[in-house]
Amino acid sequence: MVTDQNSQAIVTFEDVHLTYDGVREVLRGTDFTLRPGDFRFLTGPSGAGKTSLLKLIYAAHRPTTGRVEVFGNDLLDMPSEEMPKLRRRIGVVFQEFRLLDHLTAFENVALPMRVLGVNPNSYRDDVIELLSWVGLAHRIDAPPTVLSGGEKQRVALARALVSKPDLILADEPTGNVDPVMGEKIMRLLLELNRLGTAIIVATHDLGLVRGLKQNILRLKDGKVTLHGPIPDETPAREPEGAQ
Ligand SMILES: Nc1ncnc2c1ncn2[C@@H]1O[C@H](COP(=O)(O)OP(=O)(O)OP(=O)(O)O)[C@@H](O)[C@H]1O
Repeated sequence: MVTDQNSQAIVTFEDVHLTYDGVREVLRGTDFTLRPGDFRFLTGPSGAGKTSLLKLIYAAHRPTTGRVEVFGNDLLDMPSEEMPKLRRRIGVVFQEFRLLDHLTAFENVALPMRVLGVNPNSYRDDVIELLSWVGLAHRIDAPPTVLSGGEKQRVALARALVSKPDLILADEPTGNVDPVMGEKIMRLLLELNRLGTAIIVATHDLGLVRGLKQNILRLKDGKVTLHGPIPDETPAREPEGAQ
């Protein structure tokens, strides 16, 4: 295990508990800190609570008890009308993608900029470049309804990146794409991180984690521990339900 020692956190979890429906205890005293420029894989078996933890950071859920601080805001004290402002600083790729079916791929990717009220002329090229980068130049005018799961995932990724957020939360961002595209997506995320964006990538695919030499937040029994990069000889996938 390694320790976090920089100053000024982007995300702080202090003794965070999350229980669904009063019975399903997913987080049981989770503590960790994310600093500017950090890249972390979030690993743990299926059902460990990785998505739940990302949703807490995005303020899509509130903790049952404990402190979640994002960009210096304690989410328990934060009025809900201020949440959108906080969320605009975060790019998210959740498993359900949340694309709008009545918009084209281009319009979905452009949406965060439109919401910010930015002049379309200033981001049109960025949107096209991002969609080209994720291999969707030919699908720019297609609505999500006619896209494959992997294509939707790549639109969601482009949308998460377009506003150059301070923090990116990616939940299994390579889960629906082939290994070549998966590697390309990871290289893009690592490059963004190198330019200063803090990133958390949740995955239970250790094949993705291995070789990329990034620190790991391991979620186990509702608690998080920070670990150094996984050595190359580790098996590619965690066994289902492994602790
Ligand atoms: N909104 C919800 N209401 C009730 N239970 C939930 C809810 N969301 C998740 N859960 C439960 O909480 C547990 C953790 O789910 P979560 O999706 O956070 O795990 P995960 O580690 O991301 O899993 P996976 O790797 O399979 O995506 C699971 O048992 C799940 O069924």
